[in-house]
Amino acid sequence: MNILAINPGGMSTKVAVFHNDKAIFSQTINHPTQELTAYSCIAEQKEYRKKAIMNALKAQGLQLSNIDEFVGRGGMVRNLEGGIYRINEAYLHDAAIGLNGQHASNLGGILAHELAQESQAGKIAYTVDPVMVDEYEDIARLSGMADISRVRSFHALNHKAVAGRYAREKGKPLSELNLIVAHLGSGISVGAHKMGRIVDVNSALGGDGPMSPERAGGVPPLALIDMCFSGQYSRQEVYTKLIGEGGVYSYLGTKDMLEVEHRVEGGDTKATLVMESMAYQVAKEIGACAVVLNGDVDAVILTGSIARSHLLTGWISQRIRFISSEIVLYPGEEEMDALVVGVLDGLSGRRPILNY
Ligand SMILES: Nc1ncnc2c1ncn2[C@@H]1O[C@H](COP(=O)(O)OP(=O)(O)OP(=O)(O)O)[C@@H](O)[C@H]1O
Ligand SMILES: CCCC(=O)O
Repeated sequence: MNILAINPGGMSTKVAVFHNDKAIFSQTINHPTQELTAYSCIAEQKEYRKKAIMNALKAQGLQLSNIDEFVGRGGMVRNLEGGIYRINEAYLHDAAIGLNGQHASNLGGILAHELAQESQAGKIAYTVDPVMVDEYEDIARLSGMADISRVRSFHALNHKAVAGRYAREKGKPLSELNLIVAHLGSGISVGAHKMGRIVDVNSALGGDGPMSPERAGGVPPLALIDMCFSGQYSRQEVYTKLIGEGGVYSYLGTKDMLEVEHRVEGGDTKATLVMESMAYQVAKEIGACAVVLNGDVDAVILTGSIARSHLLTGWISQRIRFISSEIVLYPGEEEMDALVVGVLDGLSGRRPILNY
């Protein structure tokens, strides 16, 4: 069985074709900023990204008729349980309007659906563990203001994938493990996995949690209110200060953690302070997750691209060793594999396929 997996990101679209669980083709299509900024919203980028995917397939001699199943990363749709979902009209509607916000992942399911339809009318496409996975316990939902519930969008797909990998490697069922997963990428999400369910996690888009290379994380709200009403900034400008040009970028003018690491190695004290502060905030969030798990933590997993930085993971590890001696590094992300394995599991009946 050939499966096409589509994972749209802020500046790129990852596309892969798997034969069963083995990738036979994989490419990250980078989209130049000037091409993306021509579109006023994510939904408008659909045809542009579709064309890029079709060109990438064509260059490999692949056609839609060679593909049996289609899966796309799930976006900011409604809050839902983790799992494998059929893309239906309700999903397409919520992803197109960005029910819970604008994010490139909103296009994943939509593109998978459209390409499935183009291959064969009525063909169903799938999504797996969208960014709005919600397995919170009720106690975690209160924000402290009755009008506002804690919302989260996070790297649910990779969280679930690395937790599953750890369980397999240990030969234990996930339902018997308490894990803390910290995904360290452009955005950062740290989640408490209680016996297979992500019962609390910070939003990778901010509001709470650590700063990231380009996002502010939790910022003092009173100062933020003053900024919003100062008349100096538009809504979009404040948004960009929080997401896109917040975090490390706001202090150092770069989002590239490899460059930051080089600066640290060169003795740059400001870069050292900022990078170490990011590590400190991640460690603090891991500490919060340990409390959520009542201190009963089997392992802490550090994943995402920045988990490749020994400097950063070293700083984090120093602070969290008392929580668990088992600190596991799974650098990078396993999102494409996770999409495909989800479809294979669903179609073979190993896991249920859910209705959105
Ligand atoms: N070997 C490395 N060491 C340190 N940092 C790295 C390394 N490789 C990549 N990074 C950094 O990881 C950050 C995120 O890059 P990546 O390409 O994973 O973004 P992304 O996929 O948009 O993030 P996300 O995981 O939030 O979706 C960048 O700051 C990049 O410089
Ligand atoms: C919203 C989750 C993924 C990201 O941080 O971009």
